[in-house]
Amino acid sequence: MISLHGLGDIGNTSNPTMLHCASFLPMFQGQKAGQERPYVLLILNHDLPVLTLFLWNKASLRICADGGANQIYDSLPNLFPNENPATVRERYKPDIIKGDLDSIRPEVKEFYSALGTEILCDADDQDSTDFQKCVKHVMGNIHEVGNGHMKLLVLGGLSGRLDHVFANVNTLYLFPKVQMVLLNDENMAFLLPRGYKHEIRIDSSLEGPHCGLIPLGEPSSCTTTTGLKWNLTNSSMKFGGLISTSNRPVADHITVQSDTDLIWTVTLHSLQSRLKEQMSSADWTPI
Ligand SMILES: Nc1ncnc2c1ncn2[C@@H]1O[C@H](COP(=O)(O)OP(=O)(O)OP(=O)(O)O)[C@@H](O)[C@H]1O
Ligand SMILES: Cc1ncc(C[n+]2csc(CCO)c2C)c(N)n1
Repeated sequence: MISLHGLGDIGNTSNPTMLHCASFLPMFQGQKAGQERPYVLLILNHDLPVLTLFLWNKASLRICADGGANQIYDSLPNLFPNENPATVRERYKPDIIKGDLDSIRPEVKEFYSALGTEILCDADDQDSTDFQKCVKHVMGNIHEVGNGHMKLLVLGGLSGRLDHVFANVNTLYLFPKVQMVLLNDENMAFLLPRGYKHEIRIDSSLEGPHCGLIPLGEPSSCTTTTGLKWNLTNSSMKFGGLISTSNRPVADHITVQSDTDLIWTVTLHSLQSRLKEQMSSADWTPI
């Protein structure tokens, strides 16, 4: 998802255009080889997507939120049943593990610590989640993430415990300047901050058929879209009224303009099966 701020005015609004494009996805069409942008990977503690393997190599930094380290420790060897688990774990060593460290198992902590992973404990703050602590850390250390020029791809936060899922989506609102994408093998979600005209590129070979535009933080009194099966025209949306779910992209780019922050979500179709197919092909080499 390339997001470029301040590209100038489009149409009848003075808002700058923010471009979103999921070029980090493997097999994304429309991106020339070698033009992929760098990103940071943040691994949460739920249901590691197969996609992780395909995003790992190109990440500038890999950080696990506390128990996210258990996820990679436990799940990655299962994806390589013919290999020694320790060899797989050594190949996918996180750079940092951060959080209150009440979820990471002792043997996981010892394993990655021995490999040189930086383990950062912040147990004093009981008002923010380990995910938020990791975002703050990355923003403070990687300037491009803090200023929105490098994406932060977050794996495993879209399903599982509902209180965590709400906290995970709230984290998008807490850091509106960070280009953060919540991802698993089935869905992608990100914030469309107010004050921009949003242009969302759709690669229909990977994205769709379903999408949603959700006024989660506050009601919208004026949202206008193009490129959707059910477009909004200066429409109101609120919880307790209309929200746009079970919508469908019908063009290769969608535009969204709104008076409030909105969550954009789109399904990813057949990604997991296609990635697993790729892994079983003769010329696929582990990263
Ligand atoms: N069951 C789950 N469903 C969805 N997301 C989860 C789940 N468990 C953990 N997470 C995400 O992974 C992060 C790290 O998980 P971990 O298990 O270390 O946290 P926790 O101790 O349950 O909660 P906290 O982050 O609030 O300390 C959480 O901050 C949260 O974003
Ligand atoms: C009003 C309110 N509700 C819940 C929590 C609990 N909580 C939220 S984030 C977090 C950190 C977990 O590592 C904890 C314990 C709180 N502090 N304040």
